[in-house]
Amino acid sequence: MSVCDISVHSTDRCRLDLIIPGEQHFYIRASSPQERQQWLVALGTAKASLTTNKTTEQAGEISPDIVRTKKSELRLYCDLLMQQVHSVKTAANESTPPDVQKLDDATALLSATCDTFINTLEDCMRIANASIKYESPHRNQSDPSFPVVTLKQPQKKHTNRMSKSLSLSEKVHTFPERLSASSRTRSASETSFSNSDLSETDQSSPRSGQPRSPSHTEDSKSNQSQPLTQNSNVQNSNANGNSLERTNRVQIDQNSANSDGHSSSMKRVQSEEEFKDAIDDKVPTFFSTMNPSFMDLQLGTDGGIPVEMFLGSCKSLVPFFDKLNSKAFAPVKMDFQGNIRKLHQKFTTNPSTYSTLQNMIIAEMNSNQQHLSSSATVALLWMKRSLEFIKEFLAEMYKGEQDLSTAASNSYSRSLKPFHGWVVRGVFAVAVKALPYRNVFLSMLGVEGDESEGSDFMQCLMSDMENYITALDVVIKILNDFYRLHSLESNDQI
Ligand SMILES: CCCCCCCCCCCCC/C=C/[C@@H](O)[C@H](CO[C@@H]1O[C@H](CO)[C@@H](O)[C@H](O)[C@H]1O)NC(=O)CCCCCCCCCCCCCCCCC
Repeated sequence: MSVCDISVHSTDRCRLDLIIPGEQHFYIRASSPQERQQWLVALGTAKASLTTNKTTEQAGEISPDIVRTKKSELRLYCDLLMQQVHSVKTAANESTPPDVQKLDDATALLSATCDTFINTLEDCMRIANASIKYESPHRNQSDPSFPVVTLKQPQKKHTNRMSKSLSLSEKVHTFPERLSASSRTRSASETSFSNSDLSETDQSSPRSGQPRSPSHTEDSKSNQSQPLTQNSNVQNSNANGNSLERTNRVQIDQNSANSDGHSSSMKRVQSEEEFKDAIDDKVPTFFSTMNPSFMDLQLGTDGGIPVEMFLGSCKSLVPFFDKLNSKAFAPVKMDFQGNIRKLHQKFTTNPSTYSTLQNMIIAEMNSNQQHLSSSATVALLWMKRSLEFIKEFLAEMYKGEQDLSTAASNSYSRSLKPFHGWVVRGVFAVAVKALPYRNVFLSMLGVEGDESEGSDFMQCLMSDMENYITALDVVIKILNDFYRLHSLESNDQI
């Protein structure tokens, strides 16, 4: 089994071939495409378990057979995916309106095939990790446990979060560059933080000259003692292809270079075990310890967003409002929490029917309540806009905007401002003045009792922030598409 290739027939959706190169060729025909799919997943899993055992047993001695087998499996699932996509396109185009039953049949297997493809990819990552050395201690490798590919790295110190299937940002937007970004070796030259994130100058004094509340007079002394040594620009893109250009000035500590000439932050790792130890050095951040987080959100097969996970992920943001600890944010926090409460109250009236946000809104549309200011539809509209603001603000921080009022104004213009009258815009102006300096703000994204400054923290923070932005972006795009599809958007100003 471990040496045979599995191939799907190019036109016969019930046929699969088992080929032992140079020896035997089995032609197998299932009774239906679904049954063939089940055979493919079962055979693929059987091969994977054989390969995985071998890989585990012989870490560092990966035989060419295993690599060849994995490649053929990847090719198999790619072919299968292409076939299924073709079936969906055919079903969608062959009649107007499309035959829903044919579309359901054609799409029913997509999710299982994607999962199996990702599992195989995960095996390839495991094989690659077991056989290659890497240079940087902060490689963003996806979770090594089978079968989940998550964007969140296991927090051995705090939680070993395992989502049960592909987390949202892989299932809906698993782009090769996204996976490579999350599993790419993040070398020091790609570290996305600027020198002022690590600078020694004390910026805790009021930015706008106004007195700061005690929470803002954090010691911004970083523990970095070395001068800055290099600038570099790195072009990066998140899941939706938006390019996030970041200005990077990287702190490389020349004095702590180890024997092979690599600085301590460029330690060479000899084996997968050492890599796992390196994960232990992962510094927890606000994003990696949110529970739940949008990064754990799992879409339904119809793209439905589960209500409780969504509201839980929104609620996980609220403690950060408290960290900002200024009366200026009180109306913001109240409004944000008010919408969480409204949506939850609606959900509790019929949890089984309102399993997804979309179901809840469609039910309101059916009873013609969607335009009421007290409706779940309006509450979700404003929640979506608020999340858009947060996502845009974080993207500004991620790309290196040094001035938080600039970051806030840019993100406000792209999200909430079009729907605010002058009074509410005044509330925004007051809130912006209460913002701390960048390095203080970034330190607030640390976890109590753990590092919240220095290059290790910043590297982990930027990586977690990137993953969070990507996952949040997916949710916002789904909601925007849904509101546009059902003409639920409104340009009214409050
Ligand atoms: C970077 C910090 C900048 C802070 C400024 C944020 C933007 C504030 C904008 C001013 C909001 C004023 C308060 C609320 C106004 C409401 O009138 C308005 C409309 O409310 C809706 O009215 C409906 C009836 O018409 C009603 O049905 C509905 O329920 C109700 O919501 N609401 C809004 O405009 C939404 C404002 C919420 C904005 C939330 C932004 C959260 C900013 C948090 C700080 C930044 C954190 C980023 C980092 C996070 C890291 C994990």
